[in-house]
Amino acid sequence: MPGVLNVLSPFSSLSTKNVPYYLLLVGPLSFALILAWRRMRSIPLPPGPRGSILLGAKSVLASRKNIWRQYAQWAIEYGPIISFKSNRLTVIVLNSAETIHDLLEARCKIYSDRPGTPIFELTGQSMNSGRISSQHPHFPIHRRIAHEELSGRRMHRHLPSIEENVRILLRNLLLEPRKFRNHLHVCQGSIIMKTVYGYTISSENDYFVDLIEGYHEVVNKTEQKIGLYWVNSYPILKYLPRWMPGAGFQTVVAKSKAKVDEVMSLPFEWAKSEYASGNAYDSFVSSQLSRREAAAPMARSSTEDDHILKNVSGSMYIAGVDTVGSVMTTFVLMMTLNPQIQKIGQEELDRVVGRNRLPHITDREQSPFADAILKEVIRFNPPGPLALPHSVTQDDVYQGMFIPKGSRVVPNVWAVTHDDSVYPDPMKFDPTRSLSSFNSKTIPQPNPSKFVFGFGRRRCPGYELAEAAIFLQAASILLAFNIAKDLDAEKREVTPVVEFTGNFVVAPTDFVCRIEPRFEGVLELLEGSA
Ligand code: HEM
Repeated sequence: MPGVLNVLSPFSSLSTKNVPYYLLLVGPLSFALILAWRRMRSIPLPPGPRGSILLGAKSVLASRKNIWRQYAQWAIEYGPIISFKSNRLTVIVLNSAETIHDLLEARCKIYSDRPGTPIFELTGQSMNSGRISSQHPHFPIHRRIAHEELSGRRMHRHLPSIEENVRILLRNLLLEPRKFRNHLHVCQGSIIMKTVYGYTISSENDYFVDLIEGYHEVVNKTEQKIGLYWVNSYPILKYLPRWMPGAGFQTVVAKSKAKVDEVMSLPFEWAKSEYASGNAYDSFVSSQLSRREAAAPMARSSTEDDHILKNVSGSMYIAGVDTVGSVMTTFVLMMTLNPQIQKIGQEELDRVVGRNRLPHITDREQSPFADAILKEVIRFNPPGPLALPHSVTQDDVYQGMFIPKGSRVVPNVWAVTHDDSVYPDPMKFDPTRSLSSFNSKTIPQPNPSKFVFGFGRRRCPGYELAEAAIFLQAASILLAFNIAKDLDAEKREVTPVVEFTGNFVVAPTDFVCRIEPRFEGVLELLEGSA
């Protein structure tokens, strides 16, 4: 019989004597694991509206407009942490500073992934810094590079070029004030292109700007339609050939992919050739190339190194232009609607800066009111009201609620910056919130930057650059211009409506205002600061 058994099974000749002792543990261990897993699965999900089909449709509908308000509304009914199903995915929405801190910061080790979205993989966008999985070996390298280039003293080397772009912005506002929105957008693009590639934008019809704006449009369109692509819920569909009915997304994919490849490569190759020529601006890319050369002088640049640097640098325009643009447009809207607040800010800058130069970053500390206006702008309209979704890499339990691995975890930043227990009367634009000196009886309310730039290992790496660029632009505009309501044909004031639009990044809907120089000699001031 032993012989027969040997033929039937390779393990049959093993007696328990020969089995390594740890193999004996496999059975009980798997059993214990299964029990633990089943126990975890029996823990309830966070409360929330139920019914995946209903909600799937509901969330798509709601996502068209102000879904963050809808989530905040549900939080009143269900509590600060809510869950629902959307297209087979569990969505967990965190509506309070506490839940966001407890999960995205205190447990950032497991809450720093991004939800895998097949449409982004197919269009070549999944290796962007904002989308790359926290499990990917390139992720820590992305974070390190961005940190090296955009924070602390290293960021300060870009201040002169930001100031130069601010001066151009003010000149444009002086010449064509009605096109203020366009000027603000061009200014953000110029700042990023210089910082990242060392490239100076020469005109509105600049080749690289057109290229990147085209890409920008592609990304925005994909994001807007994300819930409508079935391939995101059923990844198997990615194998459908283009000619099959229902494979319309494949055409979008092919076009987008070509655009993404182009936009990642061309400015990067330009920056590399500038570096090779020996007279490149100390940009994000050239600085990294030089570090690489210093670390291994004889090494030829590897394709992988280039791939990483290309993806990190290519992520910055998408991440940094609309966000800062949104803050600046909201600033103009708020100044149009709040002349008294504007006046206090202007008088402070007259005292601190005077009228013979434009503000520098060192003036920020001496200008608490101007700084408080900007804090209130980002609290009032956080450019990313839902930041970017995180994803959790293992099953978790929080306050007796089950959070399944792979859930999409959405921090509702808008709900936090409009929580009336933290920011009383949240719909009021009131810069004195952050100033104890203005109301000695109250403790200053928390700095909204803590929430607006994201959380844990995914916190925005560009926030120092963003805050510097915002201060320099806003303080210079306050110093040089008056912003006021426009007048209609009968000379009556036109009050803009406070409304915001957008998907991931929101900005005020179109509005008009008057932007006029505050004193004679503004043009000379701009020339003088050149
Ligand atoms: C007011 C301006 C800005 C705001 C409000 C903002 C906000 C954010 C937020 C909420 C996130 C997601 C954080 C998270 O998932 O927890 C983010 C990510 C990111 N931001 Fe910003 N940002 C701004 C400007 C910038 C600028 C100027 C740059 C670059 C120069 C930049 C680069 C990035 C990058 C690369 C990421 C992805 C980080 C990652 O996923 O690891 N941002 N930002």
